[in-house]
This record gives sequence, structure tokens and C-alpha cells, in this order.
Amino acid sequence: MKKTVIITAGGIGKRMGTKLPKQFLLINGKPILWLTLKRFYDYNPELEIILTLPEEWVEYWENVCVNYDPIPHRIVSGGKERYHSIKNALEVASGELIAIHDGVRPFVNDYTLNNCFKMAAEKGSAIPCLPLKESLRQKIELQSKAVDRSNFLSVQTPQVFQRELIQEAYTIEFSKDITDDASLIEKLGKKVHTCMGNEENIKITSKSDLLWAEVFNKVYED
Ligand SMILES: Nc1ccn([C@@H]2O[C@H](COP(=O)(O)OP(=O)(O)OP(=O)(O)O)[C@@H](O)[C@H]2O)c(=O)n1
Ligand SMILES: C[C@](O)(CO)[C@H](O)COP(=O)(O)O
Repeated sequence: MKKTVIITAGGIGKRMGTKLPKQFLLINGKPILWLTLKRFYDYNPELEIILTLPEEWVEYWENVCVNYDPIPHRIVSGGKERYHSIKNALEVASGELIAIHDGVRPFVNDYTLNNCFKMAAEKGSAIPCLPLKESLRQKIELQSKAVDRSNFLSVQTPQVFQRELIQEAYTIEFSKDITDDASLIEKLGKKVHTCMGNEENIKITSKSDLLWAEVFNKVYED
């Protein structure tokens, strides 16, 4: 089955708060986004890689790439929200299986990737998840109440789908409650299948994540 990965890097990283969008920050001397691309290229060099970038950062990225080992990829302009960036990328994706992965998750491992691609090939969809490690409370107006954490999962990427399914899902209009691709599949009335992710597969979002990223990167390089 031909596989595509859409790597989303069309955002500007407001929560990180750096001038340079977070996907271009260096971890042990290498850009986060290049580490993510390399993760997929090392997993399977046959994968079609499509990268979404803010239009105004495309030239910057092309200049950065000259300094690192080449990884073939096609660039597509990002949109206003993650949803719009992915919609643009889906127009050119040619794989029968399509993985959608955050450009700021460079530590997804082979175990997670194998789980996702295998399950999506069999069942149509697969999203990597982990059980929660902390207690969970639900906000109720100015109060809160403890809830049973075993009823919840934390969701990662790549979220992998058979092409027809994800293309149909992206005909649904954008709304603010769409925080990932699986929520669109659900809006279609289709089942979302979950598999195990890996703990290092963090989404680099704020400054403290950069410290973890340096540690994980050192472990991956050894
Ligand atoms: N219009 C957008 C917004 C986000 N993304 C990408 O989706 C991934 C996950 O989003 P998030 O971590 O929220 O990144 P940002 O939107 O850049 O961060 P923030 O919300 O803090 O501004 C990131 O790789 C981001 O670049 C995208 O492709 N297009
Ligand atoms: C897609 C995602 O990474 C799954 O956990 C997450 O929903 C992205 O959320 P954000 O609002 O773009 O940070």
C-alpha cells in the first residue's frame, strides 16, 4: 500500500512565544522540523512526505535544509488553522494510507508507527493514545469535580486513515471543536480506532518541552 505522511508545520507557535516559529528551533543543533522529517524518512524512505508551512517561512526553510542531509519532501502552503493546512495537503496526497503528523513531534517511534499503519490498513483509521498518568478534574462553573481517569485517553499523532475516509472527513466545514483529524471522522459518524502511542512522542508546545526534547534527542541519537 502506498503511504503518504502529511507533516503539519503551518503554525507560528504562539504558546512557545519565540520570534522564530517553534518548528524551526534547534534541538542539540538540529531543527525540530528536520528531526521530524528524518524520523519518517528513516522509518520508510519510500513514504511520500508532504509538508505544510506558513507561506512566509517557505524560503527560510528551503535555506535551512541546505545545511542538513537531504530528505525529499513537497511543500504546501499552510492555512489559517491546522485544519486548513491539512485540507491543502490532502489535495496533493497520493497514498492509499494517509498519516497526519504534527511537525513538532519528532520522537514518534517505530512501535507507534507500526501500530498506526497496521491498524489503519485493517480498519480504516488508527490514532495513537496513552492512558493518563495524573488525576483528572472536570470544571463545573467555578467548582470542579474528580472524574475517573480510566475513562480518558491522551491523543497523539500520527493519525492514520485510508484515503477515501480522510478525504470525505475533510469535506466537513471547520469548527473550533475540531482539534484533531479523528474528531472529523467521528462527525462523519464513522468509528475511530485507537492504538498505543509512545511516551516520548510529546508535542513540543511550550518552553519546558524543549528541555525534554533535548534529553529524548540525545537518547535517540545514542
Ligand atoms: N495553521 C496551522 C496551525 C498549526 N499547524 C501545525 O499543527 C501542529 C500542531 O499545532 P500546535 O502545536 O498548536 O502549533 P502552533 O499552532 O504553531 O502553536 P500555537 O497553538 O501555540 O500557536 C504544529 O506542527 C503546527 O505547525 C499547521 O500546520 N497550520
Ligand atoms: C493533533 C493533536 O496533536 C492531537 O493531540 C492536538 O489536538 C493538536 O492540538 P493543538 O490545538 O494544535 O495544539
